[in-house]
Amino acid sequence: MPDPVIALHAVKKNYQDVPILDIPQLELPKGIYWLQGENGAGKTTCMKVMAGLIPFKGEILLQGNVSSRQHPVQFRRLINYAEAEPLYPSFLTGRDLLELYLNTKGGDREAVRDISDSMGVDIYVNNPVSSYSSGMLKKLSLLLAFTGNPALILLDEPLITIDTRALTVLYDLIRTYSAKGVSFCITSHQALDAEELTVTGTLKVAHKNITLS
Ligand SMILES: Nc1ncnc2c1ncn2[C@@H]1O[C@H](COP(=O)(O)OP(=O)(O)OP(=O)(O)O)[C@@H](O)[C@H]1O
Repeated sequence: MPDPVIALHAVKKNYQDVPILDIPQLELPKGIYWLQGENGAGKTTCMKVMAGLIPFKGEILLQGNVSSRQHPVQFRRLINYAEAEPLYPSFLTGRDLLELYLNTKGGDREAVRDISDSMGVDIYVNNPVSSYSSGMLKKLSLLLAFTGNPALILLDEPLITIDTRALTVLYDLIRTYSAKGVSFCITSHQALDAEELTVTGTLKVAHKNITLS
């Protein structure tokens, strides 16, 4: 059996002394997963933990052998995360951020330019992010999530605030990248469009744990 794209072992996350996540074991084969749960269940926390952005107990392995503990740089190169409500330093332009991501994560510049064009980010990418609307910020964050050569892309509420053109582009991108072997974990309180996307499985966050069905 191929290695899971991500495997969580004895992962625990507290905020101060309040336990939020306690996941003994979770292994996900390659695929597209819809991460569900009530408000406050821990979906965003789980994504931040998976992305290695906040401290946690336990260990996460990507592609079988890239450890969150032992290979943090390689680990972060393999996983991209787009926040539900992205915030960036206001003095930076979208171009500054894009260059930063391309320089640190590498990957195909041409492909990123194409995504920028098709999403309509290219029109405002040279302006400071302080001038962006919430939808413009969201589209930039989604574009950044497709930079580099990730094995797993985490999209936190990607469907909110973006226009229908960007939504169509996003579904298309997820299908295309998935066909190339990239896995996705997507939170959304609204149903993912079954005609646009076939999900591999549903992940439910409840009682601090995550179950796959
Ligand atoms: N920085 C923080 N400090 C303390 N508690 C936090 C922090 N961030 C989140 N929490 C708490 O952790 C729990 C999980 O929050 P999280 O944002 O992960 O939930 P969620 O499932 O993404 O919710 P929603 O669907 O509302 O976005 C909540 O009880 C929240 O109050």
